[in-house]
Amino acid sequence: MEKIIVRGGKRLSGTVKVEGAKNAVLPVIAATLLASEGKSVIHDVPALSDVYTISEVLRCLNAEVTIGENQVTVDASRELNVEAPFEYVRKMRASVLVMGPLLARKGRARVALPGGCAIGSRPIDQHLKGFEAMGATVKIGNGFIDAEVKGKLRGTKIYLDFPSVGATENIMMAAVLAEGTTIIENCAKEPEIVDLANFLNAMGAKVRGAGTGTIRIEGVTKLYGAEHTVIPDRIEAGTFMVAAAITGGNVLVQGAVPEHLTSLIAKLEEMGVTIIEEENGLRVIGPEKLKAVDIKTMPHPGFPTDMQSQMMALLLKAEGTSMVTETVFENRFMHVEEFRRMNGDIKIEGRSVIINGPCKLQGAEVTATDLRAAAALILAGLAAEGYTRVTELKHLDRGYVRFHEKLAALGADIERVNDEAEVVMPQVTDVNL
Ligand SMILES: CC(=O)N[C@H]1[C@@H](OP(=O)(O)OP(=O)(O)OC[C@H]2O[C@@H](n3ccc(=O)[nH]c3=O)[C@H](O)[C@@H]2O)O[C@H](CO)[C@@H](O)[C@@H]1O
Ligand SMILES: C=C(OP(=O)(O)O)C(=O)O
Repeated sequence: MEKIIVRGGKRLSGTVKVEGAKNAVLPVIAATLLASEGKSVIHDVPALSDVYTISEVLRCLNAEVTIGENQVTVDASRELNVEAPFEYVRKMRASVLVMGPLLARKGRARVALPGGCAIGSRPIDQHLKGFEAMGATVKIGNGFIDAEVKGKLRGTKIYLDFPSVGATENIMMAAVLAEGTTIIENCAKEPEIVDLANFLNAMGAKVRGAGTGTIRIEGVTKLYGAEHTVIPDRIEAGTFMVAAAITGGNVLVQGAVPEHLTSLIAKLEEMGVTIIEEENGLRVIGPEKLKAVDIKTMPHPGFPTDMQSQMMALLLKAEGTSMVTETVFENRFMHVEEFRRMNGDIKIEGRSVIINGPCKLQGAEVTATDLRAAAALILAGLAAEGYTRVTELKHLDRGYVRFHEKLAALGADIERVNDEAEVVMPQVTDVNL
């Protein structure tokens, strides 16, 4: 079994470069299906397992996908298939993002039902409500969602009950080739939505208002392959910002975009972390003592749920009582039990978690329950006494490129091993964190 072994106690310093954003590149690759002519070339593509999964989905749909170094080229000009099997959807929920493009281009999409996952039930009713409002008939049966439209989708007004990122993206992609104008109200405002809109517009679409609560899309008759560079990953950037803070380090996070990180920057500053905007990124300097704060996850520009577990690791080291409330996903606290195994004084109360810090974290064998939990446990390991071993690295590989190597380059005592290769470790060593 593969695991990451981290020995806490090192202050991180140096520069780390942020990759292209996973949550931007997945919808952008799905959107390449909309081009019936020309190739799309996507730059700054991170080498993540999710990128390989979405590429496999596209190949299944008969698109030609070439993966190069940080670059993906897609030719979707051939006749497309319409079915995305469970094999891929199970691995990665973002596979449902091919529905909008397929409905727009082929008038039909058949996608396996995603099912539940470690952070909550994650229904897609808002995506389907949007497609139906545009004239599609949606049927669910035998583990599949079948959506079909006679003729073309028709533009209309769609109000989302919740500003869902995926629903906004899927409906946007369906609407770009629809007849007439589509207006999505109460839509998501995440930077990844703006990135997708920019790519769609480069393909010849007419999307306005991305980044605000209302998006307006005028349908066009045809889209063309285009070139696009994805935005930097704000969650990876945020994870390294926490790594600097939790070790009392001094790290330049190169490529971090301050405007994408306002809520995280505000909370870190409230905790006593120094953050300096430099020309090509953010310098993060951890204080001697961290202060407790309360956090509530919200849709953008609120505090991102994808930074909740990493921030929880940091709050374990802060002086005082902190409360973290999760409002986006109903079950995103699986990492709490793992933190307790590391001697965290932390408990769940309904949709909130109460942390009494500072905790004297101890290294332990812990299991990553989802992608961000994996990163959070490694972060906690950086500040724990002795050795922390983190297993289930398939989650980490979905969203972080060479995470342990990047941390090691900043001075962390960390390695990734196979059980067979693991050397015998001394039990506990003294550290001063
Ligand atoms: C690939 C990608 O970009 N993933 C991100 C995306 O996921 P994703 O697009 O799945 O997240 P959503 O914004 O859609 O989900 C937010 C909430 O809305 C609910 N919901 C969503 C759709 C729907 O039709 N019905 C419904 O009830 C979900 O169950 C969840 O409770 O945004 C999340 C929220 O910022 C992030 O954590 C994920 O990292
Ligand atoms: C929850 C996440 O991703 P996904 O929606 O792909 O599961 C994430 O990036 O933290």
